[in-house]
Amino acid sequence: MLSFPNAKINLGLNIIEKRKDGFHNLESCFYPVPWHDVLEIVPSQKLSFQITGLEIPGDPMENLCLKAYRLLAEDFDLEPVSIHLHKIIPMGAGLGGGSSDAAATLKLLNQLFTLDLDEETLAGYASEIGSDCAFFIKNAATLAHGKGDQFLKITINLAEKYLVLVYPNIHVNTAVAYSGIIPQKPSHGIAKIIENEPLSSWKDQLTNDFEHGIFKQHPSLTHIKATLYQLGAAYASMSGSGSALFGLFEQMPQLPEEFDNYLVWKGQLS
Ligand SMILES: C[C@@](CO)(OP(=O)(O)O)[C@H](O)COP(=O)(O)OP(=O)(O)OC[C@H]1O[C@@H](n2ccc(N)nc2=O)[C@H](O)[C@@H]1O
Ligand SMILES: Nc1ncnc2c1ncn2[C@@H]1O[C@H](COP(=O)(O)OP(=O)(O)O)[C@@H](O)[C@H]1O
Repeated sequence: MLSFPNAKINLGLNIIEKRKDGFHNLESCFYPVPWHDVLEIVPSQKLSFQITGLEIPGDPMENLCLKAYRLLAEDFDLEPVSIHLHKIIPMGAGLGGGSSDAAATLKLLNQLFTLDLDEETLAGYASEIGSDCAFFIKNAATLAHGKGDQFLKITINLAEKYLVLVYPNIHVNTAVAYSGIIPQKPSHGIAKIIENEPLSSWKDQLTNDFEHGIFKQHPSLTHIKATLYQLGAAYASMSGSGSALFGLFEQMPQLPEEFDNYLVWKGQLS
């Protein structure tokens, strides 16, 4: 069975407060975007895992796909499988690629073994894997709150806008990024802005609280964001805890040569 786990971007990201469990409550619009990994799971004699494509740092046996398999295997009598992940979405990018792979693994195993788990149950397993993993179960634009694993309905349609995503080869560790944040209560009302204000005004109203600290450490990111605006972006931002930056455009721009040094995804949203 085959799946194409996709990335997400954050439209506005505000850290509201530090929780007693050490995590942070946040508010952000999570939006799925069509930059994909490829994931194949087939029944096998023994559990095996193969990675191709981008190199994933860390122990392959700790990969989130295997974590998802083991989590379900605690509760269900799963036959062994062979998992092949072809990694395309850059890591440490704020694009949620690892969480998306894990969520896709849960969904594929659910189908393969006809476990009949509904979305809510799958999201429960996903939340045990990572804070933003549950989002990828439904994989539709949503206003995320709590740890990033609670969702509220949001009406937003970026279909036909053009997206340019730039990964500037800087790996950001999410936990380290959070440790540099001073939370700012209260909520910034992201949903109201996104639902009621035109895209062109988001740049004056939406903020990503991670940008300040991460841009300070990596000044090239400030330059890339400014370049996206110079190219005509209606709205540009860092995604999640970085370091990927994105621009939303009414028309696809001609990208400058300097972007050849980075991993870039560009295309029209549908
Ligand atoms: C920042 C965000 C925004 O969408 O995305 P990314 O930049 O990773 O894509 C997410 O909150 C990332 O979620 P995720 O990547 O699943 O994080 P987790 O694995 O759960 O946690 C990694 C570490 O980040 C910190 N963490 C994470 C989520 C949260 N709400 N508060 C936190 O303080 C904790 O220190 C935790 O140990
Ligand atoms: N399937 C996976 N894909 C990507 N990263 C993974 C995966 N499994 C585990 N990881 C680990 O998670 C880290 C964060 O990756 P990822 O979730 O893609 O980034 P981000 O948190 O920036 O969205 C990686 O550096 C890697 O060590």
